[in-house]
Amino acid sequence: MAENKIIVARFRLARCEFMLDVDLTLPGRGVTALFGHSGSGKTTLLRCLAGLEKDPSGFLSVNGDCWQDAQHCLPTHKRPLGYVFQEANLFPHLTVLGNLRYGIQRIPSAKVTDLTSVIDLLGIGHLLNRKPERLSGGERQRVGIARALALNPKLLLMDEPLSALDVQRKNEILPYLERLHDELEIPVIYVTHSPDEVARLADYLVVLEQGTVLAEGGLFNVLTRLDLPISLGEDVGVVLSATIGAIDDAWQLARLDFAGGSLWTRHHGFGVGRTLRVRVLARDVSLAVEHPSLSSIQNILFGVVDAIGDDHHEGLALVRVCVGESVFIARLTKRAASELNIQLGQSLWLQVKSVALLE
Ligand SMILES: Nc1ncnc2c1ncn2[C@@H]1O[C@H](COP(=O)(O)OP(=O)(O)OP(=O)(O)O)[C@@H](O)[C@H]1O
Repeated sequence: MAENKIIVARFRLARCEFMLDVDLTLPGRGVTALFGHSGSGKTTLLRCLAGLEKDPSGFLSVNGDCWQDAQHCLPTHKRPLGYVFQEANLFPHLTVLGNLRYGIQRIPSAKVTDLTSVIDLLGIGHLLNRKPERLSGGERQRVGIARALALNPKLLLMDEPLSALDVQRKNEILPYLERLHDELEIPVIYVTHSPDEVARLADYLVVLEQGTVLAEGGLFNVLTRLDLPISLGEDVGVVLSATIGAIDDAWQLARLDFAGGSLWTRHHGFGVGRTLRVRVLARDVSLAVEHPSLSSIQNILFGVVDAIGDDHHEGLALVRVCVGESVFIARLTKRAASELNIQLGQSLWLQVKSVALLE
């Protein structure tokens, strides 16, 4: 990571039966997801970053600015951060615009960002004169995010911003979060329980367990570790970066080219050249020692086994396979792994049943 464009966070915070003990160096731009079971300490860590939890021995610097060390600790209201909660908590008596302006009026104008760009980014221009009671849950959350960004923060903290929304509202708001991911220059720390949100939004992933860091690293690397899938359960899988390489109009299929191969999927209307994230779940990948020439599954890739691990279910195994520079994980029964005599270094064929495009 470039010098200074990082967040360094060290906290040791003891509570009755819980201890947060983390020493993290996170990217200074992009989305870092804090992921872990309930009670693993995600919100506590976010509150430490915001200065809402006091750890006198803590240390925090954000892109070269020291917010906390042994000598001083910036109080929360002096930290240039935005905090987005599960519910937006807008002022009910103010319009959307009034809510956006409320925080701004309280800080020197020099620090305020251009409201128009924030309104555009979150797509709320048509809602400015409405009161919160006339907004859907997803719209309220978009206004809450815009309000946090209006203060031109140097760090955006988001604590499960989608968890109070139903699936339809989540799907409505996710494209806006993806835009934040692409367009914001500041780092975002994003707490979530959802593997789907991690796959869509995160660049960097921190997995917490009982207050400590179980794993951290770039999304693509952490997701392919076979010693962690317990945290992901049914959602074990990989995320690849792919480009639409061709469209087969006759069959309405699109070819996704990734480092090491390509996969065909249904055509979703994206043009050739568009780069997307692609998620392939381990349960959708099967293995064969010979080329399965007669199969309804048309995505067949050649790869080499580079790790074998246990799944959270005792009867299942996870096999990591390198396909060129990319990595896939297959989930199969231990009996199948034994009958196929799967070994490290073995060459074999992968059949990929399903691919999810994450945009
Ligand atoms: N004010 C408090 N006093 C004492 N213990 C607390 C307090 N707040 C939280 N805890 C404990 O600290 C631990 C971590 O809680 P935290 O809310 O950070 O977890 P989390 O990973 O965010 O959980 P969730 O996903 O359920 O929101 C839990 O064991 C919780 O019971």
